[in-house]
Amino acid sequence: MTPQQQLLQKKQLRQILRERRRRLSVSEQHHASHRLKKILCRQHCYLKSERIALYLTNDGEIDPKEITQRAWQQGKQCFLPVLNPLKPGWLQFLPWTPTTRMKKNRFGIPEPDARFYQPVPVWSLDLVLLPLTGFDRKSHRMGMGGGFYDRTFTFINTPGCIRAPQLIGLAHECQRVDHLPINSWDIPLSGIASDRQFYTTR
Ligand SMILES: Nc1nc2c(c(=O)[nH]1)N(C=O)[C@@H](CNc1ccc(C(=O)N[C@@H](CCC(=O)O)C(=O)O)cc1)CN2
Ligand SMILES: Nc1ncnc2c1ncn2[C@@H]1O[C@H](COP(=O)(O)OP(=O)(O)OP(=O)(O)O)[C@@H](O)[C@H]1O
Repeated sequence: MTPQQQLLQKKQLRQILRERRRRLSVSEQHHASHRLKKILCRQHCYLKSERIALYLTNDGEIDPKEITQRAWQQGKQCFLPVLNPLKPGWLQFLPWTPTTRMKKNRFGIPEPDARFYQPVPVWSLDLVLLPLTGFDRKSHRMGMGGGFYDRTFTFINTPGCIRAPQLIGLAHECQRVDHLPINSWDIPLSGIASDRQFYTTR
């Protein structure tokens, strides 16, 4: 298969998987969010983390809202991704509390208003929970196709990196496929939490 054919295949698969998660009913989404919290919040990676990046659900993504509520209750610090205005294609992470002033980004997703809050260094996060469109049992992840998370976390693979967050994808079980096409720029995740199971690579 040529690289062009591979890209097309990935694009088609992304469309199919996005359609799958968008078809879930409000009640299915609610139950999935609840089961996800029960599965994730007993994992060591969550329990030991004080600084956690989450996301605000979009386009049928599994909703980490119950995890956020639990994390706030437990006094953990939460952060949200914000499109970096100075580095197109990159993310920044800003603090997020129930009173944070928000602003919609160009995709219509609310993010903390960067006029009022400072980004934190990405290496200072303990755990990053990533949205995804597809995953496989080896914790390979496919996102929305912007490469935002891939770019922002490539530093994890560079020699001399001494501190980095653990990356865990969050997914509906219906987003799992047998095998995802892997690209050289894909960042390795240490696991995927779905509404059914915790998949770990190490
Ligand atoms: N909830 C959530 N927040 C996130 C991400 C995400 O995937 N999910 N991101 C992860 O990277 C970043 C934003 N990236 C995104 C990339 C594409 C689209 C999207 O809906 N694309 C439309 C086209 C919209 C347009 O071009 O205006 C599409 O593909 O249909 C949304 C977010 C940061 N925040
Ligand atoms: N580290 C990187 N440096 C430069 N370009 C990158 C990097 N990572 C990804 N890209 C580019 O981003 C584009 C989208 O990549 P990909 O389809 O893997 O995104 P994704 O993982 O689905 O998106 P996201 O990470 O935003 O959820 C690709 O064309 C790729 O060339």
